[in-house]
Amino acid sequence: MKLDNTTLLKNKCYVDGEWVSGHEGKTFDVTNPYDQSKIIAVADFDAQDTDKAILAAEKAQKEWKKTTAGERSKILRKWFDLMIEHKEELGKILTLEQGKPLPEAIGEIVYGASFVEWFAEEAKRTYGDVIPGHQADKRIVTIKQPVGVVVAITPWNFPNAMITRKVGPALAAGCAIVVKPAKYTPLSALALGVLAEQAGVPKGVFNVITSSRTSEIGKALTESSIVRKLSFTGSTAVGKQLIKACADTVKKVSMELGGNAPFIVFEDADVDKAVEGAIASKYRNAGQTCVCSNRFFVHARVYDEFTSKLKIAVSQLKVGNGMDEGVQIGPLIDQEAVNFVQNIVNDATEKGALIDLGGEVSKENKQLYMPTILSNVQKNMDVYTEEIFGPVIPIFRFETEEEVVEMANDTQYGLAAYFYGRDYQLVWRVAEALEYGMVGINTGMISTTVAPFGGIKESGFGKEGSKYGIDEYLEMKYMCFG
Ligand SMILES: NC(=O)C1=CN([C@@H]2O[C@H](COP(=O)(O)OP(=O)(O)OC[C@H]3O[C@@H](n4cnc5c(N)ncnc54)[C@H](OP(=O)(O)O)[C@@H]3O)[C@@H](O)[C@H]2O)C=CC1
Ligand SMILES: O=C(O)CCCC(=O)O
Repeated sequence: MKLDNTTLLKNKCYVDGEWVSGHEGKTFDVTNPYDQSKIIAVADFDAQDTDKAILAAEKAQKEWKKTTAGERSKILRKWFDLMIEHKEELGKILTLEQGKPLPEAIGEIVYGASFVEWFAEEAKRTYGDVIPGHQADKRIVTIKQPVGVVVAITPWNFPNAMITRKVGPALAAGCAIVVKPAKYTPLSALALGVLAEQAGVPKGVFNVITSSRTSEIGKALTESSIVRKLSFTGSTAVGKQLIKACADTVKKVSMELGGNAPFIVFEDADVDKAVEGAIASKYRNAGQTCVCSNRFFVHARVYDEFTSKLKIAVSQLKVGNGMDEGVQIGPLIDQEAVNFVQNIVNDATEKGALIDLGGEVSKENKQLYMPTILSNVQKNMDVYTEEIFGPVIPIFRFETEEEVVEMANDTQYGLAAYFYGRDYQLVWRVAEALEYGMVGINTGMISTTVAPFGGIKESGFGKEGSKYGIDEYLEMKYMCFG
């Protein structure tokens, strides 16, 4: 599948308002995960090129922070309009490099753009306080100021939205930013650069650097004393390394890391709705999201009804090339991801789990993993502890509320959790008892611009979206007037 003539497909980095190659002129290939065909080769930056991008951001930030919130808001609003105007083209680029079905990719563009629109408004509401003084001759005032130069390191599973929900609030707050997208999906990030330019984002305020030299770039970004803030979305393992790397320069840090979401179906749940929610929360992006349900706990009384209805629904999902009409589940990102999912399934079956559906790679394409349901699943299996990041539903049977809450919380992660039930006292008890940053109650879809997205425990810290998201890019200053 080829892209139509589009001005949004770029192969150079966007630095200081210019499209540039690295000083060595090296490139790396971006490929389609469905068939490994090459889409284009993009610039392969090194540390020296990265330092230039940081300096450009530093220079630009000095002027950007002086603009009024209204001025920044107008530019962001223009950027949002352009994203929506180009959502089909942006969606195609996203599907080609990432694999998710085209309607889902276009949905991501709309979701991603919504952060830019939201923070265009929030820019105007970064209020401070006037605090009654502690002495008769003192007056106390707080103001909020941009944190400075920001770096965003983003993953391949949401090549657009994970960028916009960092860049939107950063720019709104008056910060300049350097974005380092995942090496698998740099094209969606570069396309945002084209539209930023058209929207009038000043040179150097938004920079995109692409590279296959991950740790070299990571080092340059985290060691720089110019960079005052790092916002990261990705795995917990890498997040921990980045937190350590930012310690020497004491950067402000936000971490949106892995999850191990429980999905609980209580005995009084609306089972049809729970099946619908299970599909929505599990199969978005073929199971490759950090908020995807990972472990399914079903009360013994509704176990048979839930599993049989779920099996019918899952067996109807269409797997294939994300560019083809009607496809609901695209390829996994790479061969390693397919092997990882297969190993998790093998571990479960070797320990006694039963495959109710799927459990194998598609016969047509080695990147497609068939939607899978595992039953008779136990706590000693990897599916209980590991973030699967693939289309596998492992189902545990439970008897009591106490037992299921304990199992749900029995993980180092604390990002998203879901449950279905009707008794309002149980609903409140369980919602409060779950040790997670986000809880979906009788819904499998919790992601929205207006709510604070973020985890606790080893799923990270900091909130994205909502009225709180902009605070991650602001410092509060207290002024005491004598
Ligand atoms: N919470 C979430 O949203 C996500 C969780 N994951 C989890 O992580 C697993 C692995 O996925 P993966 O994409 O490799 O996630 P990573 O955490 O490895 O990658 C996320 C981003 O961090 C970058 N990165 C990786 N290592 C370093 C480093 N040492 N210094 C600086 N930047 C670095 C990557 O760059 P590059 O692309 O160049 O490697 C990418 O831009 C998944 O299977 C899943 O379990 C993955 C993605 C998102
Ligand atoms: O997987 C992620 O990286 C975040 C999920 C995207 C969202 O729901 O906002």
